Amino acid sequence: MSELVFFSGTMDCGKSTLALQIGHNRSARGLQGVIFTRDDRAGEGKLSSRLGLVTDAVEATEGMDLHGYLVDRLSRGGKVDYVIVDEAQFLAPRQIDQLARIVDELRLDVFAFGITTDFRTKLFPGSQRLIELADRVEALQVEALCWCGARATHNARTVDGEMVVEGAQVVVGDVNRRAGEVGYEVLCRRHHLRRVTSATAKAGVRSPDVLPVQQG
Ligand SMILES: Nc1ncnc2c1ncn2[C@@H]1O[C@H](COP(=O)(O)OP(=O)(O)O)[C@@H](O)[C@H]1O
Ligand SMILES: Cc1cn([C@H]2C[C@H](O)[C@@H](COP(=O)(O)O)O2)c(=O)[nH]c1=O
Repeated sequence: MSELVFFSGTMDCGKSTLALQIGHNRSARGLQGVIFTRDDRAGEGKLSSRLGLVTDAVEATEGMDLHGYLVDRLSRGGKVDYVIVDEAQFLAPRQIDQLARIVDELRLDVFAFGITTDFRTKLFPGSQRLIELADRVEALQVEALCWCGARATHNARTVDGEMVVEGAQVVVGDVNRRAGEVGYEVLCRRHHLRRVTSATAKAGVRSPDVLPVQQG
């Protein structure tokens, strides 16, 4: 039975590495996959891991019909045994519905990888739809850690090491950014809600503020 599986976690917890491993193990047995990604840090049409591995992928652009792409490829005689989707949080909800149709109608396994929540702890629309539709949601075994040693569960956006809570939902970036650059840091919920990053903890700054809560 084919499945739609959502491997979710914080940034930097090994999602892309696992995506590459799943692809490698299947291709080592002669299976052929289609790898979709969107806005990978390594550039268009790439799936990259911080361990240094990178592979070519199909850029899932805004508005692209992922189910239609597969149908087209199969009808031209292409062999497709499974589908991998990295940075799945960036996909539109209707593209997640297309992934479900790939599983149900084309009977292919779809392995989707992505972060669940943004820097304000809000669900990405693509991740929300994945949680709604996936056969399974899997947390990665290797946990990322907050600076305090607790399991990191949330992603903070930082500028000069300080957490920011205003801005666009999507800003492609990485952890460990240089001064002046927008970066990210994974934190436990306690420190995310209190806005205590590793830099502000070191500086002894404690903010009692919590994230702004929007009503309605
Ligand atoms: N130099 C290193 N040695 C060992 N592991 C590393 C190294 N650099 C990164 N990693 C591992 O890679 C993980 C990040 O992998 P990646 O697949 O890029 O994450 P994600 O896609 O979840 O953001 C880190 O959590 C860490 O476990
Ligand atoms: C929290 C958060 C992250 N992003 C971006 C930053 C990265 O480009 C990706 C996550 O990639 P990773 O392989 O999981 O590290 O998402 C964003 O655009 N908005 C956010 O709020």
